[in-house]
Amino acid sequence: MENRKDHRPIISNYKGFNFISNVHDQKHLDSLETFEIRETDVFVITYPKSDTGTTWFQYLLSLLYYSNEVEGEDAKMTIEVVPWIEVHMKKQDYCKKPSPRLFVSHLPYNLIPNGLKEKGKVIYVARNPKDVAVSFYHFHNFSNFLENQESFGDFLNKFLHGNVFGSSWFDHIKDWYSHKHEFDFLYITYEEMNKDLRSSVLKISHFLDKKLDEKTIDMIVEKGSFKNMKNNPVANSERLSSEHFDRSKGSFLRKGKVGDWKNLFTVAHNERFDEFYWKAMKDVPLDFIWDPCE
Ligand SMILES: Nc1ncnc2c1ncn2[C@@H]1O[C@H](COP(=O)(O)OS(=O)(=O)O)[C@@H](OP(=O)(O)O)[C@H]1O
Repeated sequence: MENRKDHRPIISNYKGFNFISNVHDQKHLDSLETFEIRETDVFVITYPKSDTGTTWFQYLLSLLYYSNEVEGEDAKMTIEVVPWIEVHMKKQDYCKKPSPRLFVSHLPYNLIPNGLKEKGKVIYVARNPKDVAVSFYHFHNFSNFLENQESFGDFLNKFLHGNVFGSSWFDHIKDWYSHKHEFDFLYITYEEMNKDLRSSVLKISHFLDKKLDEKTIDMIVEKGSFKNMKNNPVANSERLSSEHFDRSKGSFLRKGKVGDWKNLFTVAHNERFDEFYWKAMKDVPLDFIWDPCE
């Protein structure tokens, strides 16, 4: 990953999807269509900032499969254990990675390796898009490889129209959800994980055919809490090179709340959002929790 001072455009479109020029490399993206999938591969797919997706699931999957590697003095960062498939990490050859291989990804349905329809498992993590927009807005100002955003209103317009990294939240979820039957697929939301992490860990481990004893479940739930992850350098991504982030402006684990959008949305933002949302999602059988009291 290079710093954005190299003057390339920040966003570049590849086959209809917006990537980050300094982070995603076209040759690597080209190789993904035919990337060979194994039976034991697990892919966690999210739109950016839906997290779990990423930061949360990277840690949960690390604990589920490779807890020794993320503990102790030589602990690896979770990004090394559960990398983004679409990011070419220089020291890693994903083809040679031992099984089971775990990946996170923001890729849209049409760019995912073809072989995943035959083998492997997919977990799609969704989050209510008002909280996604707010988290994403803060992330733009925190990271040095995305454009700073002055006004939330302007950012919201870009988000609604898909003029951001990750393109349209609406297209991402609709495409994945409408093709879910093509995969061994689990759909889970940020909100349900936030409300009841224990039940979510059980749901995830059941889907992954992992039998866990009570002690292990307790350990994962305890370590995977927002508070513990925020203070854990292995899980909070703070070891990632500081030139890529302005630590005075935020962190990966920012608030970790459901309903934070209410602190930033004006009534006008909310009306604009709702109108857009209901048009785009009218035929989609998905509900979101927008408020922690729901
Ligand atoms: N353990 C835990 N509990 C609750 N919330 C958590 C947790 N881990 C990550 N998060 C929240 O997830 C948001 C970041 O999303 P991503 O990791 O997908 O971001 S990214 O796309 O990979 O940059 C970001 O949301 P916001 O706090 O709303 O910005 C993180 O705080």
